[in-house]
Amino acid sequence: MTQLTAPNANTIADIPKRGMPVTIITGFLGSGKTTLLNQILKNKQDLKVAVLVNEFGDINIDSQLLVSIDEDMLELSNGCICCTINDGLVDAVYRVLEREERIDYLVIETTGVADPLPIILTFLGTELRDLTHLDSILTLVDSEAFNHEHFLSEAALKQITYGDIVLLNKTDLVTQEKLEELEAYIREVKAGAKILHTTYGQVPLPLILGVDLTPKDEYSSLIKEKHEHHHDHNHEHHHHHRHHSHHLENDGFISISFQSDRPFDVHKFENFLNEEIPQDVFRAKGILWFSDSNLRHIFQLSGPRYSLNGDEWLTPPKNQLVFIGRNLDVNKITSLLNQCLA
Ligand SMILES: Nc1nc2c(ncn2[C@@H]2O[C@H](COP(=O)(O)OP(=O)(O)OP(=O)(O)O)[C@@H](O)[C@H]2O)c(=O)[nH]1
Repeated sequence: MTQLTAPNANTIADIPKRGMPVTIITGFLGSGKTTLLNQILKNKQDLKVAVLVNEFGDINIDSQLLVSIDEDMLELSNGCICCTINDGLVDAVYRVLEREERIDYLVIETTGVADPLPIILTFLGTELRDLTHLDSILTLVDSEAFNHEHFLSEAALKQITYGDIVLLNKTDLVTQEKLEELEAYIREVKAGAKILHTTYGQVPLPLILGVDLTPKDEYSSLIKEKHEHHHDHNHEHHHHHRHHSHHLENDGFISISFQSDRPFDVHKFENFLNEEIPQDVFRAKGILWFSDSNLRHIFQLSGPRYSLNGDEWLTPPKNQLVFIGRNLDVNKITSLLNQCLA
């Protein structure tokens, strides 16, 4: 729907070269980060966009859900990005910078439970400062699911605090009244926030890329603090969390993976979703194979909603699923899924 018109396309293609521009996409579990990334990839036109996806869990589902991306424009890093920040992220950014082909722009999708601050400080406070240009932090908010308790997650609140642009996404699922209330809440958390309303992350790209909105000066005291801190305790890998974020193990969220080379029975799997799935599952996604179908099914579950959309297999079929939530019982979920196999 939001196809770029020609003049807009020129605007993004003309992004000045002051180090590679970087946009960080953050937002809580299921808020629409991968959906936005797909919009960017579909509408980027001639802009050469490299993508760095950080996933929570040990199967890479997100990267398989990205449209029209050359494998060599994609970098992956697993685990909580803020816990692997020093090595994983910097190394992945270096791999992008060292590519032979021209790359105009780097977009990073963080995990849904990441505090963006350590990522921001990595771009502003390490050698990456001279090689890249942090353009903006985009924060996706699920307008239907978001609440004042922000899922009891410190990370969810930080994502809004450090967002340069907050995209109130999934506007199709809420009333105008709810949207206004949410917007007022966001403004309370972050005065002067730039807020956009989106459905399926549809937004003209010139509004979100090449906007140069990250207020670098505001981070300078934190960068100094980080340096001094590192100097003092450089053997303690996790110390910076105590300073910048109090989250413990991703605010209690864990992820469970399931893979099988056997297909599911579609009726058993639907029964699992409707009757058996533990309440603690906050988010699930996967690529599914059903015994009576030739299609590759994309499975998405976010809060109370799920969807199964068919497309074609380009690889030998198999089942790959990830479940994310608090207090998940690995054995129980694994056994329920095993019972769904045909
Ligand atoms: N109704 C509706 N659904 C949406 C919208 N945007 C995204 N979704 C759906 O919400 C689900 C989650 O979207 P993703 O883009 O995968 O969310 P994410 O933030 O990448 O999720 P994680 O990587 O798990 O944190 C998918 O089923 C999307 O199709 C929207 O505007 N409206």
